Amino acid sequence: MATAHFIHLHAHGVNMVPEDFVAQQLNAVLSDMNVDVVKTGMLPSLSVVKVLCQSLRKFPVKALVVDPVMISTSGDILAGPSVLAGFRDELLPMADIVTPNIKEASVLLGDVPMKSVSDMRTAAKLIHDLGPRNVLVKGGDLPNSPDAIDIFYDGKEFYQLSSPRVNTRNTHGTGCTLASCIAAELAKGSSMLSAVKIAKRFIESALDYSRDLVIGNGVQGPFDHFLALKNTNKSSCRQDRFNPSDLFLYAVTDSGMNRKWGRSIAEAVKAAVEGGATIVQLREKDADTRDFVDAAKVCLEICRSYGVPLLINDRIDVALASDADGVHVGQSDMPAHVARTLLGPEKIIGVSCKTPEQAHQAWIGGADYIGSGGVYPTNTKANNRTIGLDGLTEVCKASKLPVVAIGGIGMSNARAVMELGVPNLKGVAVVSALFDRECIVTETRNLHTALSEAALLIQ
Ligand SMILES: Cc1ncc(COP(=O)(O)OP(=O)(O)O)c(N)n1
Ligand SMILES: Cc1nc(C(=O)O)sc1CCOP(=O)(O)O
Repeated sequence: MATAHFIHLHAHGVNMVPEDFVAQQLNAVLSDMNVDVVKTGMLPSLSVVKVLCQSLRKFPVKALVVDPVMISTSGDILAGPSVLAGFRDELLPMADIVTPNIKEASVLLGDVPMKSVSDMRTAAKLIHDLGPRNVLVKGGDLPNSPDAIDIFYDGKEFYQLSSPRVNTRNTHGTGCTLASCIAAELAKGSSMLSAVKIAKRFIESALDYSRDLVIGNGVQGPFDHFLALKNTNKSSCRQDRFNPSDLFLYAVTDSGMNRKWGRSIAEAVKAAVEGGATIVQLREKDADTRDFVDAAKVCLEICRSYGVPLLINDRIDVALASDADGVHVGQSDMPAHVARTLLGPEKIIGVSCKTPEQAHQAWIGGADYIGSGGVYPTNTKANNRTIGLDGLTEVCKASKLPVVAIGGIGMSNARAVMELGVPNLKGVAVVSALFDRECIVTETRNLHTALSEAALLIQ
């Protein structure tokens, strides 16, 4: 399987070496190292900004994270007017996300006042008009605010992300770390909103963890980035909302099959998670709404006890009513961005995609993963177009989101799917090979073993 990388460009001394040397080094890294994500930090001159943009045009990456380092939290000016022009005219139009603090947002917009959350929203929209796909205006320095409020804008929706303000002097480098964390999460396959939320949560935990550290004599100190290695109190770090590796063995239920074998939905789900399913979807096409909500609540309890996410097929209302972990929607269901608005940033959203264009739209819409198929012909879904291993490969290569393969997959061919080893392919989703069988636990266990063996081969 391809390795995802991100590089962090933070170029204090770069203006002291010749431009063509910087270009040569950058091009070498971008062309040779299979870089998925680039994150920029301090860029000291306009010529470095131009060199970077040229390299990125020559060797495009999946995502560009721009931390427009111009003014530090302590108020120090870190970049001059020519760099500002370079950011505005060249770098921002290429960026997938830009992460200014309120002082940087103000400077980018010609010194507009930034005194309130409403000013931050206006600034996020205006910066979005400069060309980046997403904007995160960081409000850590907003006066008179008890919380650290950031505004995320994706060109359609605003998300107000709040965390408790941590009272500490150890805030040096928080902006830089936040953008790096976003880049790392994107490289791991998260959607943009999910990456931002995970990064913000990391900063909150790291600041809290190192609030009382005393290092150096400056006004500010650094915070401790290694809390994940040192912190043994797991309960103080909340669980990530969605982990792409959950897609490894995705069990999708079918009411007809359960009826045929005389099982309740809950019995089928319990057997699947016992056998090792890593995520479950309730695909109950003919259930009454009330029965569906009741069954979802019972299944949610079972899944939670195994730490496995539970998603609902198509029905946003059922997901909301049962507080399930998310939904899976198809191309003719509720659009992903509407589902996201209805469900909020915490829930998982999967979208069925047969083409790279659909995969791109799913990403823009704020989805977390893509279900792609039919990989093989299936009897479970009528009139389903088969895209084959080639179609799956095409979607996976183009996708910025993790992908799970679906359609006609079972013991006879699951290895072949996993062994494709294409980027972003995280697992297989299965209906009949688990639920149209006598013993769901055994079938799930066997499939899990087969997938694990295949995954070992491609590591
Ligand atoms: C994981 C996963 N991938 C694809 C689908 C298909 O969803 P959809 O296109 O909405 O079709 P129906 O399932 O509604 O028939 C899925 N359910 N799960
Ligand atoms: C629900 C579904 N969606 C598909 C798609 O191609 O998007 S194929 C499919 C049915 C998968 O069932 P089985 O594992 O029994 O083949």
